Amino acid sequence: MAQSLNFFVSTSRSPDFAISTHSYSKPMFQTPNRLLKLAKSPRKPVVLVSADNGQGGLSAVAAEYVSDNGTKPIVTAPPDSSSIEVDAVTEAELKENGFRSTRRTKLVCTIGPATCGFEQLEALAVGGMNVARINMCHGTREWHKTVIERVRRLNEEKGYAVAIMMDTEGSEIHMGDLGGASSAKAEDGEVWTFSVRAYDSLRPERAITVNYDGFAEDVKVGDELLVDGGMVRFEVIEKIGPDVKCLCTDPGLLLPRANLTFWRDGSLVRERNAMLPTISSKDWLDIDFGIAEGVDFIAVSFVKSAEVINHLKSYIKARSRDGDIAVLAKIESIDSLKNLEEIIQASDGAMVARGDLGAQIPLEQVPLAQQKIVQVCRQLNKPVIVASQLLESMIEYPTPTRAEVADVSEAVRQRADALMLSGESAMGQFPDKALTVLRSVSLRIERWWREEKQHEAMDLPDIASSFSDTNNLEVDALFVYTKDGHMASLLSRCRPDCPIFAFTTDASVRRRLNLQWGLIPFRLGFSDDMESNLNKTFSLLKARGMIKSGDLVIAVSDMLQSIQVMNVP
Ligand SMILES: Nc1ncnc2c1ncn2[C@@H]1O[C@H](COP(=O)(O)OP(=O)(O)OP(=O)(O)O)[C@@H](O)[C@H]1O
Ligand SMILES: CC(=O)C(=O)O
Ligand SMILES: [K+]
Ligand SMILES: [Mg+2]
Repeated sequence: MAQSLNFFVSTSRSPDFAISTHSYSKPMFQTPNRLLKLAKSPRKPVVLVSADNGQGGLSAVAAEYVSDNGTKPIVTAPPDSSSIEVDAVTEAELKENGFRSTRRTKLVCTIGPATCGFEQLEALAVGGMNVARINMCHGTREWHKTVIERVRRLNEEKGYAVAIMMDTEGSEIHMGDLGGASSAKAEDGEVWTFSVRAYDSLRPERAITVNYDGFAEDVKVGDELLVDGGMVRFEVIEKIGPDVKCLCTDPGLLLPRANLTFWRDGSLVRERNAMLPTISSKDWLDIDFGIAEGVDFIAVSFVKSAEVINHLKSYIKARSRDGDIAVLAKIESIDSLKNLEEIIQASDGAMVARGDLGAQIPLEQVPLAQQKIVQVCRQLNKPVIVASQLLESMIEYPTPTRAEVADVSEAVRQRADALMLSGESAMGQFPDKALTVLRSVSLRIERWWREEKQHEAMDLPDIASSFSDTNNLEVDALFVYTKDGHMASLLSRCRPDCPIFAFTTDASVRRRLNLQWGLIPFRLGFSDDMESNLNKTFSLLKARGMIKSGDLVIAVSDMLQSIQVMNVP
C-alpha cells in the first residue's frame, strides 16, 4: 500500500525562480496542478521536496524535472509488454545482495586483441563492463565491425545493455604501427630515425614512421621528442630530408601508434599541428562507419572547441537513423582545458583523457584538471569518464600497485560517472582481473560514502539544497520512467544513496544510460498510466526476485509530472 507523505512543492532555490511551496498529502501522490503548470513552462526546473515520511523525523527527497517540451519522441517498437529486459549480472546482484550493494560507478573497457573474442567479451560483461570502447587508432574497420557484432549478440542473447563507444583517432601526430611488431625497445644512447616515409614491408632497424607530413620541417635540432607523453624521450640531433635522427635520452618501450609531442625550451610546440583539423578525413570515414553500425557514443579526440562538437552533432542528426548517438568530448589538450565549459556544454558527456593530457600539461597538473573536469560535468549534468593508466601495471602483473588503487579510489570519491580501462583490457595479460579491481574498489568507496554519510558539499545550484536530506528517507530505490533518458540523468546527477532503476522503452536509450552513475537501466514497455506502469513493474520485478514487498520506492516519470512514494505491495 502507498505510504502517506507530506510534500512541499517548490521551485529550486536558484534566484531565477520564485519559491513556491505547496503542502500535499495523499496515499498515492499525484502532482498538484500548481506543479503541473510550473513544469509545463519549458526548461524550468521544478523540485519536489517531501518532508516527513510518516515515520517521524524530517526527510526529504528531491527530484528535479525539466520540461521536455522541445525533445522529439523516440519511435521504436515497444518491447514485449509482458517482459522486462535486464542482464543476468544485475539480476543476480539484486537478488543476492539487495539494492544497497549495487555498484554505482560505471566501467568502460577498451577492446583490443586481448578481449575481442565472444567469450572474452562475455567475461567482461559478467565482470561489470557497462561500455565497450573501440579505439579507431588501432585495428581495421572490419576488426571493429566484428567486435560491435559480438557485443550486440551478447546483448541480444544475454540481456546485457553494453553500449559501444567509438573513439576517433584525431589528427594528432603519432608513430606508425611498427610493421606488425607489438612493441620495440629503445635503449639509452641509441639513435633512432623518425621519418614520414612509409616503410612498406621491411622496417629498417631503429626506424619509425610518423603520420604527419610536415614533421621534418617542423622539428628543430635540439627539440625534445616525447613518446606517449614521456614514456620514452629522444633529442633531435640531425635532420636529413624526410628523416629526423633522434638520440634516446630516456629508454623505454615504444608501442604501435604511440602519440608524439615536441618540446622546445621547456614548452610544448603547438604551432606545428594547429592547422590540423580535430576530425580528420579518416575520422569522418570512421564516423560514417560508426553511424552505419549504430554505435551509442562517439568520443572525439583532441577537441579544441565547442564548434567541432556542434558540427558533429548536426552531422549525426542528419544521418543517423534516430539521431541518438551521444557525442563525448575528450579533454586531452591545452585548448580543451581553455574552452572547457563551452565544450562540455555542447557535448553529451566528457572523458578525462589523462594519457595525452599528461603529455600536454605538466604531470602534476593532471589531478587538478581531472577534479575540475569532473566538477564541471556534474554542474552541467553531463556524464564524465576518468581514463588512462588507472591500473597500468596490470597490463603485465596480476595485482595493481597501491598507488593505482589510490588513484582509482580518488576517481570514485570524486563521483565520476565512469572509470575506463585502456591497455589493461585491450592488450594486457589480466583484463578480467583489472576489471575486478575497478569493481571492488568502486564498491568499497561507495559503501564508505554511505556508511560515513560522506555526502559531498558540492554546490549544485539547480538541485534543491535539501539534497543531502534525500538520503535520510532511506528509500530503497528510485524508479524513473524515461523516454529519452533526461529525467534519469537528472536523478543520477544527485548521486543519491539508493540505486536508480531507469525504465525505458528504447533499447538504445537503455544502453546510453549505462554510462551514467547509479542508473540501472531496464527496457520495459510502459504507458502514460503511471499506476498501471508501477503495478506492472512491481509484478515483473517481484516475480524475478529483484524487489520484495515492503521495499520503499519513489517513482518519477518524464512523461507525466508526477512523483509517487510507496512501499512495494
Ligand atoms: N583495436 C586494437 N588493436 C590492437 N591494439 C589495440 C587496440 N586497441 C588498443 N590497443 C592497444 O592498447 C593500447 C592502449 O589502448 P588505448 O585505447 O588507450 O590507445 P592509445 O594508443 O593509448 O590512444 P588514445 O590516446 O586514443 O587512448 C594501445 O596502445 C594499443 O597497443
Ligand atoms: C584515452 C585517451 O585518449 C588518452 O588518455 O589520451
Ligand atoms: K583515440
Ligand atoms: Mg588520447
